[in-house]
Amino acid sequence: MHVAIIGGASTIGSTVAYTVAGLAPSIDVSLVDIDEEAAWAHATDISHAGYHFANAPDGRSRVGPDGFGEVRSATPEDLPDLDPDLLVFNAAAPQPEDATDRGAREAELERNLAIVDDVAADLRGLDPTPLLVVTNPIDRLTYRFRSLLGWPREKFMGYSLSETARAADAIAEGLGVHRNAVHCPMMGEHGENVVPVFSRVRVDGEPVEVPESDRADVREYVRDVPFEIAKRRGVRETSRWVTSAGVTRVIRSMAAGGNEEPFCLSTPLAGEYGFEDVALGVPVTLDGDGVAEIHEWELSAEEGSQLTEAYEAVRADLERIE
Ligand SMILES: NC(=O)C1=CN([C@@H]2O[C@H](COP(=O)(O)OP(=O)(O)OC[C@H]3O[C@@H](n4cnc5c(N)ncnc54)[C@H](O)[C@@H]3O)[C@@H](O)[C@H]2O)C=CC1
Ligand SMILES: O=C([O-])CC(=O)C(=O)O
Repeated sequence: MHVAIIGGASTIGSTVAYTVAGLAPSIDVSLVDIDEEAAWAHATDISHAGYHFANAPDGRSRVGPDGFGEVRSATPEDLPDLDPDLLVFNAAAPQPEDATDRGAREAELERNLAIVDDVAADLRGLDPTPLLVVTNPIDRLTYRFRSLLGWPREKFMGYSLSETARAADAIAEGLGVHRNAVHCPMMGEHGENVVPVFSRVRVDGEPVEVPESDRADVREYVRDVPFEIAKRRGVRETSRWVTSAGVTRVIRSMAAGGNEEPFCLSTPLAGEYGFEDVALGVPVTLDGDGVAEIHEWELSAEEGSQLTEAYEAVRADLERIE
């Protein structure tokens, strides 16, 4: 598998490349960036890190049938020749120093639209290729890419899995269990209108009821904690660790031919959950070509009304930029 990370010299993009080099070293990665020097430096440094991953006690057991992959740098003009199996979009305009407050994701829309438009022009020379959008605001930009490129909607995914990890942390604390045993799908917008699907929470695979009194706090924690992290660490350091781990989970799932259990990514809807002309986080199973299936779960009344609020928020911005 070959993954091209557009904005590969970014904090998140370079950390994804490092994580892939450690966990799935047979995958080829191209770091595509307008900053050619930084892309080269990350690719070279991560390749050297790969030497240690490969020679660690279990390093070689992670290598697939195609042997070791490469981490290389490239420019956006190289994209048509790279022939990637998956595009990860992580390019962004520099964040202002005060972009550490809630609402900062949505405020990125105006700054990042021009980059999406430029990159879509670079991508027109490619055959339809699965595209995972990490740059914020992901739901709006996933939909924008689809409008500009016109590829089948199954190719378009927006990364929003970090919320599942954050919700697990908050729920685990209330239940007195380890966070890694908790599963709470998170639908809707990657932002203020995130929808915790409390009706499907499981601990160690068993359904569990999260007390009604804890639910608003869990949602609030999920909305707040990435900004708390950025405030304490600085705006250049958004949640790179959870994001790179989650993006690598998506990449590895696709490399393996799919995820057995659905997880939530943003994807263009055509009537699912009653919505169209929008991209929202919904449960999907993937295959090597993108979204294989959108699952339509029965939601509680509260989950349904929060999903409608997410739709309205994203749709209002799309109408404005269209
Ligand atoms: N979906 C999620 O869960 C998360 C999303 N993000 C988002 O990811 C985005 C990137 O964040 P960082 O990694 O901190 O960015 P960054 O500021 O470190 O890097 C952005 C990169 O984009 C490159 N770039 C700009 N225009 C380009 C173009 N036309 N073609 C190719 N490369 C181009 C720049 O040279 C730079 O290397 C932001 O929008 C951020 O909000 C960050 C964390 C989590
Ligand atoms: O909010 C941010 O800057 C990054 C982000 O989307 C996340 O970590 O979920």
